[in-house]
Amino acid sequence: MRHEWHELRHPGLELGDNRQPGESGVTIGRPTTVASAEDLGLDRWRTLPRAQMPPWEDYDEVEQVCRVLDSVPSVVAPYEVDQLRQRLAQVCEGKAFLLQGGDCAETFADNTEHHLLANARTLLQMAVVLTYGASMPVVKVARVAGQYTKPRSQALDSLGLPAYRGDMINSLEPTPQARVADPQRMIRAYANAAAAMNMLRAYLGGGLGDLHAVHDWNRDFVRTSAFGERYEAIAREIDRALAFIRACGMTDEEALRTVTLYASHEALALEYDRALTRIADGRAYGLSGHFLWVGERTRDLDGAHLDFISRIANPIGVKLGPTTTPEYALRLCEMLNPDNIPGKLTLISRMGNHQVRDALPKLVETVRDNGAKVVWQCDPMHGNTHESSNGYKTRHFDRIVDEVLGYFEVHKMLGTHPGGIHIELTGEDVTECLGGAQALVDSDLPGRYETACDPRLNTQQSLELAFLVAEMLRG
Ligand SMILES: O=C[C@H](O)[C@H](O)COP(=O)(O)O
Ligand SMILES: C=C(OP(=O)(O)O)C(=O)O
Repeated sequence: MRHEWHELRHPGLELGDNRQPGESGVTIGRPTTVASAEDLGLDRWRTLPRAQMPPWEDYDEVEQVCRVLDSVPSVVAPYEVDQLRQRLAQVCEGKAFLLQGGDCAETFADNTEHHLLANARTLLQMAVVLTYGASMPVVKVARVAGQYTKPRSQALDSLGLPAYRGDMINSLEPTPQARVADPQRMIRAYANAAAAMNMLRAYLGGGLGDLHAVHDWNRDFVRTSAFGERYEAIAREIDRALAFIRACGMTDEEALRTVTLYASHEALALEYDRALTRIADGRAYGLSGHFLWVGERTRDLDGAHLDFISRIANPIGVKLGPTTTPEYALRLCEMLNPDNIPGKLTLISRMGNHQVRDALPKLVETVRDNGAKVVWQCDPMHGNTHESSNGYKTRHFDRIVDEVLGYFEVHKMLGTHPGGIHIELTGEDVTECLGGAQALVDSDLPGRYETACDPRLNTQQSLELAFLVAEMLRG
C-alpha cells in the first residue's frame, strides 16, 4: 500500500500548495501565518530521550552561550539551503550525483587556510572525475564549517579519561581537565565555522574551482600515482572533452570558473544547531550548515535528534547501519519527509563491505515500492573500521572500494539511482587508511596519523577512489 504523504504537512505550508519549496519564487512553502518557534516545535527535542548527550556540567552556562548564538549572523543563508535542496532533487531524480566528504572531525587547530584549501581542492578534483564518469552534474557537499562533534562508542577512552567528543565539546588533549565538556567551545566552533565558510566562499568566488586548473591537478596525480596508467584513459578523455568545449567556443567563463561547495555536519550537539536556527517565511532553517545529518548512534525514531531535524527546512540525512529494517526506513521517510519532497531526505547507508549486498537491497526495494522520494548515498567508511596490528584505528582502501561496488550492484539490480558517496578524507598526505596505490601497510600508519577521531583517505587515496567510482559509473 502506498503511503499518504500529505497527511503530515508542517505548519506554515498551505495544504494544496503543490509547489516545491524554493520553486516559483517561494523561499520555502507559502506561509499562512507568522510561525513561532513554538508553532514549529523547535524545542520539543528537549523533552525527548537523547543519546550521546554532551556531558555539560553547567546548564546555566549552556543557556548563556546559546543566547549569544541566537543573535549572531548565521553561518549559511536560507536561499542557499533551498538551492541545495533543489540540487538534491536532481540527484533524487537520477539526474545528478552527490559527492560529500571531508574530515572525520574538524579541529580548531587545523582550521587553517592550508588545510581548508587542501580539503576543498581534493573534493573538487574528485568532483571533476565523477562528473565525467557519471555524465551528470555533481553536487558538492563538504564536511566542513561545523563538523566539530563526534558520537563515541565508549564514554571513557583507553586511558580511562572521558572520551573526546569533538572540539565543540571538549579537547583532544589527554588530561582530565581538557576533557571536561565546556559550553564556551560552542562559541569557538561558531567562530571557526563562520571563518571557514567566509574563506571558502572567497576562494571559490576567485576561481579555486576553475575546471581547467582542477583538471591540471588531476593530471599531476595521474602522472605520479603508481597506478597512474589505469587512470590515464579517463584523464585523457577529460582532456579531449575540455578541448572540444574550447574548440566549440563554449567557454562560459563564469560556469567554468565558479563552483558551489555546500557545508554539512552531524547534528549532534543540538543546543548549537538549535541556537543557530532561524525562522524565515514561516519555516525553520538550521543555518549552522546547509545539510545536517543524524548519525547511526542517534537515529532513534522517538529521540531528540530526529525530532529536531524533522522540523527544519534543510535537506537532511540519516546514517543507516546494517541493523536497519525496511519498516524503520519507511517510518523514517514518513517522519522526516511527510510531503515526499525530492531532495529533502538522504539515506546514507554504511553497512560495511561484507554486509552491503545483503542488508541494502531490502531497504532500497521497500522505499522504492512505497514511492518514498529519497537520495541514496553510500558511506563506505564507517562500516569498515578495524584495529591494525600495531593498535591504530584504520580502514583498508580495498574494503572501501568494495562497499561502493556492492552499493552500485544493488542499485543496478533494483533499477534505482546510486545517488552519491560520503567519504572521510583530507587533502593532506596522511597515513591513516591502508592500501591504495601507495600500498600503505600497518607499519606506515604511525608516519602521519593525524586524525582527531576516525581514519581518513589521504589525497592520493581519495583521487584513486574517484577514478574507480568513475569507472563504476561508466561501466
Ligand atoms: O566518526 C564516527 C564515530 O564518532 C566514531 O566511529 C566512533 O568512534 P569510537 O568507536 O572510537 O568511539
Ligand atoms: C559518526 C559518523 O558516522 P556514523 O554515524 O555512520 O557512525 C560520521 O559520519 O562522522
